[in-house]
Amino acid sequence: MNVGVKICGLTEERGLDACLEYGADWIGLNFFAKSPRYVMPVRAAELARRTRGTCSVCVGLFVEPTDAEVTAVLDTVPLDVLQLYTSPERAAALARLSGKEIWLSCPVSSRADLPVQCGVQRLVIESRAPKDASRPGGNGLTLPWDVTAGWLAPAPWILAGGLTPENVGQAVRMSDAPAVDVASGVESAPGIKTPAAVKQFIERARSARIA
Ligand SMILES: O=C(O)c1ccccc1NCC(=O)[C@H](O)[C@H](O)COP(=O)(O)O
Repeated sequence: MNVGVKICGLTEERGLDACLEYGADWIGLNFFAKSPRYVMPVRAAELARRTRGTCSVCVGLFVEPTDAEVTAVLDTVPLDVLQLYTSPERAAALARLSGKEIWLSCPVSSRADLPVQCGVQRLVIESRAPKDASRPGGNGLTLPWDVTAGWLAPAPWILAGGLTPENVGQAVRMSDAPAVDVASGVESAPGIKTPAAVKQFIERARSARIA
C-alpha cells in the first residue's frame, strides 16, 4: 500500500510548488495564530487556490478554535479538511458546523494514549508536546514508533512528529503507519520548505515498505 504524505505548515509558493510537483497527498495550512507557520486567511487562500486542479488536498490546522474562527477561515479559504487540536466532542460540533472532513490530533507518548474509538475521518498520531511548549504540535519531537505496531486503529491515521527524510523510512517500518506528516523536518526556517528535502521525504516515505 502506498504511504500517504502530508506536508504541513506551508507559507510560500516555492515550498508549495515542490509539494505539488513531488505529489504530496495533503498540504497543511496553519491557522494557529501563535505558530511561526501561521498564514493569514487571505494569503492561505492564494496558496490553497494553487492546489486546485492538482491531486493534493488542502488541510487547515486549528488549535481549540471558536466557531467564529473556523467560519471566518472557511469564508475565505477553500479548505477540504479541518485538522483539529481539540476534544472529540468539540471536533464533532465543528464537523456539524463546517460540513467538512475532520481529522483529530491525538497526543501520544505511550501505547495507553492510542484511541480505541473515533468519530472523525482520520487520526493524527503525534508526539505529545512538552508541558512548557508554546504549541501542541510542530515541535520536531518523535514518539516511540513501535507503540502503534499491532494497534487496531479505529480509523485511517497519520504518524506525525519529528519526521525527517533521514528517519521517515524507519518510522514507517516500525510504526506500520499508512501515512506520515512533516513540518519542521523539511524546512530551512519555520514555514519555509526546502524543495530537495520535500522531494527526498516523499520518495523515502513512499519506498519505505519496499526497501
Ligand atoms: O507547526 C506548528 O507550529 C503547529 C502549531 C500548533 C499545532 C500544530 C502545529 N504543527 C503540526 C504539524 O505541523 C504536524 O503535525 C507535523 O507533522 C508535526 O510537526 P513536526 O514535528 O515539526 O514535523
